[in-house]
Amino acid sequence: MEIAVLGWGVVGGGMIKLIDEAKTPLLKQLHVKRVLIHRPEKAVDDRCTTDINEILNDPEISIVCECIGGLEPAHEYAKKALEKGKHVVTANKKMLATFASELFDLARQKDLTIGYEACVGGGIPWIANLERIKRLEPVEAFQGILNGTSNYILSQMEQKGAGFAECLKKAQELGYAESDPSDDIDGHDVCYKVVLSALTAFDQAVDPKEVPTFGIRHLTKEDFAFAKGQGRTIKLIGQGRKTAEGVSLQVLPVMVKADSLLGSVSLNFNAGKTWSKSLGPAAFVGQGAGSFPTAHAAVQDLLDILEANSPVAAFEPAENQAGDKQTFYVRSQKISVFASVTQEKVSDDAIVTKPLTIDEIGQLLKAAKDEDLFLAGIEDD
Ligand SMILES: NC(=O)C1=CN([C@@H]2O[C@H](COP(=O)(O)OP(=O)(O)OC[C@H]3O[C@@H](n4cnc5c(N)ncnc54)[C@H](OP(=O)(O)O)[C@@H]3O)[C@@H](O)[C@H]2O)C=CC1
Ligand SMILES: N[C@@H](CC=O)C(=O)O
Repeated sequence: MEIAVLGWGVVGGGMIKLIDEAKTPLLKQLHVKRVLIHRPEKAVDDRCTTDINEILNDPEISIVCECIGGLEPAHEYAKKALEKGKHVVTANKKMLATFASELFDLARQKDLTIGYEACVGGGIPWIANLERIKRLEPVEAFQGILNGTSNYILSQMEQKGAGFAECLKKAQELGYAESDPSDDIDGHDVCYKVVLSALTAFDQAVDPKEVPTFGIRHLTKEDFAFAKGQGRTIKLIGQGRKTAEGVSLQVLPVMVKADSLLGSVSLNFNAGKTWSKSLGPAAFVGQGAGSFPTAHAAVQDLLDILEANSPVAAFEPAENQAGDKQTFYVRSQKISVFASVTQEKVSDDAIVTKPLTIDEIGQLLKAAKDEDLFLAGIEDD
């Protein structure tokens, strides 16, 4: 399947690398035919073009991946791609949240897909999981840390006592921040993500301008000191809830318990929680920003489109391979059976073994014939 990538930046570049490297048979079926750039001097190879029409008018290109960012011309290109019968995959939550109704209506009319997993939560399969829950029962609510840049700033300020400006600069260097980082620190980026999450979870399209949105721009070390005194830390949280009347969305810094799931998410990581009746609370954690995590999510969207048009993959028979050697804790009334592999004696009936394969320890367990034996692997430090 031939695809085009618009923008060879942090996310577009990550996608191109993952697809060019093609580490799985499925991925080998994707090919980046064209890459749209806007500065000719930045052409990396002969796939690069500065002319969007070369992409839009190419009947071989089935999917356009929009990784330019911003509202225009990203919106114009996504719309034209759909009009030309091409699926669209995008990482651009600002554009998609702003033009959601128009673009999804167009995609529906044309029986095309808009893949937007990369728009929310970076590499976390967040949209996919909202969809999976929703096909079984209503999603009642969601809540999460959905911006890598602000979480990076907050966790570095708290853990290292670093200053706001230096943390933001570092997040920009690491490729986490938006081209205008105000969107990250003023909460707008989370707002777009909350709108797209609500659209997925609740089938309701809220105008981003309607969502109460507060950011972390004015946060100081004193605020952290207060939170710490309460056993809390500060996280920028986006949330959505289905109500009797419709939906309720908001973006706000929250003082969460320091030892809670959200309280312990640091650096560029994001975490999203969902609530639904039979599943109850569920949580999804992973890198929320950065080239390869985000590219991973966008390429997953491409593969979903590809697989929808492919036969189910055949399985190859395979034998299970012994894993790496590891040390084991063994407690047994027949502990003498383990004498030759003992690294440390714990008690009269318990030892820690030397590094062994799982098959080697399995042989000894058989030899011991002790039904009450307890075995545990010991995780490396
Ligand atoms: N970075 C991240 O971790 C994540 C980013 N996103 C989203 O992905 C999108 C892209 O972000 P990111 O990759 O970080 O941004 P970058 O700035 O790294 O990449 C954008 C690229 O698009 C190019 N570009 C800009 N305008 C045009 C145009 N008119 N025609 C062709 N190329 C153009 C830029 O070129 P030049 O540099 O020469 O101007 C740049 O190479 C954004 O919507 C962002 O919100 C989503 C999740 C995570
Ligand atoms: N700027 C965003 C990029 C990913 O969506 C962030 O920091 O989360």
